[in-house]
Amino acid sequence: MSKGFKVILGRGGFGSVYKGKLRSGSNVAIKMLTKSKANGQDFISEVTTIGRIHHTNVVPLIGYCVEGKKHALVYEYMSNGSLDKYIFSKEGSALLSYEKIYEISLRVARGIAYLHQDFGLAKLPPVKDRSLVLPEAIGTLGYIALELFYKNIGGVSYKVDVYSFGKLLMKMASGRRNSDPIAEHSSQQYFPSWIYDQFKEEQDIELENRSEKVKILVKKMFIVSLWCIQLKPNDCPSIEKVVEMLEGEIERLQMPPKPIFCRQETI
Ligand SMILES: Nc1ncnc2c1ncn2[C@@H]1O[C@H](COP(=O)(O)OP(=O)(O)OP(=O)(O)O)[C@@H](O)[C@H]1O
Repeated sequence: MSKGFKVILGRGGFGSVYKGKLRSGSNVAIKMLTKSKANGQDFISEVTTIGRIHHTNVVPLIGYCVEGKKHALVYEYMSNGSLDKYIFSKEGSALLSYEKIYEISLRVARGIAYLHQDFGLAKLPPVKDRSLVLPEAIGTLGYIALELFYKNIGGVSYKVDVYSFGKLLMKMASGRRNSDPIAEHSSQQYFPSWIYDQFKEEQDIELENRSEKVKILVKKMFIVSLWCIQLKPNDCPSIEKVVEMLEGEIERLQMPPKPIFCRQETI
């Protein structure tokens, strides 16, 4: 099925993902789980739950394999690959329009909302992420690995998903690094604070030659992302609220509290 695991599609926090082919001829993505602590039976019951997930914005699980301690998940193959190559400017890559990026962000939020509402599923970070060493805790845009703040991840795992979505949303709104002036600021020490100040001072972010509609979409994505990365659980919205804010009118969006900048040494 995996053709000897020759084609690697990528590596994630839970293991490597390989391209495979079913006897029917359809391509699949096989995620080989490393460090899977679950025994065969627990794994099968978890997979049975995941297998019931059907949502247009969630990659369908087709099946699983258990062989001794080896556990693998088989997903429908997504031929377009990862989102990053469409939103971050790389030489020769075709970038998506801001309208499309906004639409994708909304679909991602709807997918997470479905998982939270209908399945009570929130994503636990892979074990290695929960014991990150400090320098790795601050990403390129200066975000904090929220998991570090919450030892008992179970109680706040929904917020962790919203926080992660906020980071993604901010990257999506600012990701066209080589082509937009706002992107120059993404290398600043704490980009969320900078972008917050732009809006608070009612300065329009520089998006030259963009339509009013696009400017509004980008502003909306930034403000919603600033809500999502609020560290106080009470300030951080539910994912349903995030969907509502993304879909709603910009005039109805309030500014969140200024995101706290946590310097590396103070974590
Ligand atoms: N269904 C799929 N179809 C095509 N490529 C896939 C598929 N699933 C994963 N990949 C590729 O494998 C990479 C790793 O995926 P994986 O889901 O393991 O990790 P992730 O999305 O980076 O996050 P995490 O491990 O935190 O869930 C992806 O970035 C993508 O390039």
